[in-house]
Amino acid sequence: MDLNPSFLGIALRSLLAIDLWLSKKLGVCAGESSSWGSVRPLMKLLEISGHGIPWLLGTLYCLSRSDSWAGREVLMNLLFSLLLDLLLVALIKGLVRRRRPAHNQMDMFFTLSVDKYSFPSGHATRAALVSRFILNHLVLAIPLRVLVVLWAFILGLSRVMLGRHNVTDVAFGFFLGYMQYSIVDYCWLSPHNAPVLFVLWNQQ
Ligand SMILES: CC(C)=CCC/C(C)=C/COP(=O)(O)O
Repeated sequence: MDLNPSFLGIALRSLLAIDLWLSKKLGVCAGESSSWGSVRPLMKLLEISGHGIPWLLGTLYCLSRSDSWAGREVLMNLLFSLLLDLLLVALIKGLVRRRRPAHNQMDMFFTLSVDKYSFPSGHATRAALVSRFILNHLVLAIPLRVLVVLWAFILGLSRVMLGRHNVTDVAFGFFLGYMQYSIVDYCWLSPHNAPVLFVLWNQQ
């Protein structure tokens, strides 16, 4: 037993305790009988809106229908972002191995084996990544831009309300997704730096 815990140790343990307490308090849709159990179906709909499968399939579909080079370039980078996100989240979940909150019901739509772990929230990383991507690459009117940010925020909140995650899983997920966009922006794929990808796609 550590009889002389460092200041950092105490701070981390306190943060963890606050995290668990707050996450339990906010998990108001964790079950049908929870205090906000009646809005659980709505939260599960939100869950699907941030799931990897609809985003991957939607991007592939749009890519197959796109008839402009500019559109194809953006969609190719969105596909790359989504795959990078899945990889990084799976890697961190596998390394950290933090269990989902005890009050979570494991009734999620299509999960991978690492999804039994909760840190970081894959929905939160995707929400931050995709919304930053959309805001930077689609010309949208202000109300739609606000809607995109709101969607990301509510999706993150819904993860805690559903009992899927602790608050820190979602907070770190937002941070990671935000940073992932910076990586994607830095490594932006174009017909100049990745001609093979674009030629291959063009031949399909
Ligand atoms: C199978 C594919 C393509 C994606 C898995 C998406 C998923 C289930 C992520 C887990 O999200 P949370 O960590 O927020 O619970």
